[in-house]
Amino acid sequence: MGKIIVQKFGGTSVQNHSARDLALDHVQAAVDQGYQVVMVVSAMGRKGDPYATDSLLNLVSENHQTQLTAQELDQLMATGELISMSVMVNQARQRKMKVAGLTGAQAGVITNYDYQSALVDHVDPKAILTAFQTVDVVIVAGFQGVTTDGHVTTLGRGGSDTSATAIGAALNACFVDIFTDVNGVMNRDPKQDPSAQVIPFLTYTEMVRMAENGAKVVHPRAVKIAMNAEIPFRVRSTYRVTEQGCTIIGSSRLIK
Ligand SMILES: Nc1ncnc2c1ncn2[C@@H]1O[C@H](COP(=O)(O)OP(=O)(O)O)[C@@H](O)[C@H]1O
Ligand SMILES: N[C@@H](CC(=O)OP(=O)(O)O)C(=O)O
Repeated sequence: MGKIIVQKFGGTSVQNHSARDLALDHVQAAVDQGYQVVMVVSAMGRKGDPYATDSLLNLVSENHQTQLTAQELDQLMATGELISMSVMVNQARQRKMKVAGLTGAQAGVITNYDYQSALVDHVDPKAILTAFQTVDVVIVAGFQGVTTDGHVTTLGRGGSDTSATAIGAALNACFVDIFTDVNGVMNRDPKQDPSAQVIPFLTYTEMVRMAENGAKVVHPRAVKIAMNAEIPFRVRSTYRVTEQGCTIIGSSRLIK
């Protein structure tokens, strides 16, 4: 078994063919460096895009009311990432990449029953490791898991980050890369303040604090999982290949 890394791509990074090609360029670059890659994908696009999470929710809610149970709602919400995973597998194979695709359940993401905000209990990495015997890249539908008796769950909005670090922790990955539509974690939301600057290094604790205070670029649960497993992770731009992004590790003092 080679060195494993996890690369997660958010909704805007998989929203159309050209964005997905850039995402696959990052994955191919890692494969060329000798890594086996778990590629975690979110649903394609944002509100208004046909298969984005908010668009799926819109299909069954009127005035913010739905007739679906919490369990049924998670079955619907999880489909956005299933579509995204299948489309990505297809596009990767068009490029002759050796890939396999897995749902969250197939990837062994086991959760509790807290629908819409389920906690990951553990990840059983067996299926991913088996797939790596024949492929370089395993593409996993983010944001979702399964209860021990087979009910589909979702991990809370922005929860594909949690999929990525939980899978990274279970595989003892070398690191996890969260690819997104900004250049890294910044001192402020760049959409509110265009003069915001990338913070090159953060400790897990600093990142948890920022995420809990609303820096939605990474889900706080994802950071805590990485912290407990001591897996370094980076937040990087899908679009700006040369940007270093923000690295989140144990102690900023270790970095010169
Ligand atoms: N401190 C911050 N640093 C970087 N981005 C931030 C911060 N606070 C909020 N954001 C917002 O987070 C967004 C990225 O998160 P998200 O929309 O969930 O992306 P993705 O679809 O890649 O998961 C950015 O577009 C940015 O507007
Ligand atoms: N698609 C889900 C999960 C997710 O993590 O999305 P993104 O990576 O695009 O924030 C959501 O919109 O909440």
